[in-house]
Amino acid sequence: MAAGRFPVCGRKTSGPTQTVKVVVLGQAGVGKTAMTVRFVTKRFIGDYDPTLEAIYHHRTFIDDNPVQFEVLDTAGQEENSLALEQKIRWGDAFVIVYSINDICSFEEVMRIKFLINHTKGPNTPVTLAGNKRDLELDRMVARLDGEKMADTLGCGFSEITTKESYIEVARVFEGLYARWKEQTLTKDVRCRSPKSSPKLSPRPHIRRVKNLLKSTTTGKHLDVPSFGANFC
Ligand SMILES: Nc1nc2c(ncn2[C@@H]2O[C@H](COP(=O)(O)OP(=O)(O)OP(=O)(O)O)[C@@H](O)[C@H]2O)c(=O)[nH]1
Repeated sequence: MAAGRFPVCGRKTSGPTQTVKVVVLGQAGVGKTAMTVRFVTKRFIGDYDPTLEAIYHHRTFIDDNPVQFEVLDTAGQEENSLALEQKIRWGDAFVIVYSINDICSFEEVMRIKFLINHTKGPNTPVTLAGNKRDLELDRMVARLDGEKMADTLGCGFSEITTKESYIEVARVFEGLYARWKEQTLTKDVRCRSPKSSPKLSPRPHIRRVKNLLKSTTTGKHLDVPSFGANFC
């Protein structure tokens, strides 16, 4: 059995599978593909075709609930905003990746977040990931600046090294899932509450993921040669 693949049968689950569509965004070369593949397969693979754009399917368990991640790994975002908006429209939740040794990739974060706000609204679940933490000697973006940026933009934040840590990568997706779930439940509560009622039900508590290493990976991989044809 390949690393990271576990049998699903016999596992106690509560509730139906939830599907969350995640779009991974960021400047070219920051490690979007490496991070996505790490999450899905637990492996770090050094180099990828930079033009490849793909959706990865990854089934896992979070707090014993089955979750299906559909992760769109985009090519670098040096393209025009319209093409980017089209991809953003597809997603429910977003990871914006920059590289801690590349200040330009950090400056790109604001533009991408602005586009997400514009396309999906300001309360869309987003997390910021400062990748390549292992390249400390080449650091150009202080951790504190990453944290401040995330605070300003209302995103989650973590610094990660895709190269050296699967757990750090998994936590990016765990955290994003928690944000997405919170948003979804909040929306549901708002929809169900009659306008005349002054009080909303208390927001359900979102528990942290206990152990994503227990996750189940299907790792099905679908190459997408032309984005427009698949996501409109
Ligand atoms: N040192 C180090 N290198 C990394 C890390 N993550 C990715 N890389 C390397 O960074 C380079 C770019 O990684 P990709 O995953 O292709 O980057 P990308 O953002 O998908 O690039 P595009 O497809 O061009 O948009 C590769 O050589 C990776 O091996 C990391 O955490 N540390």
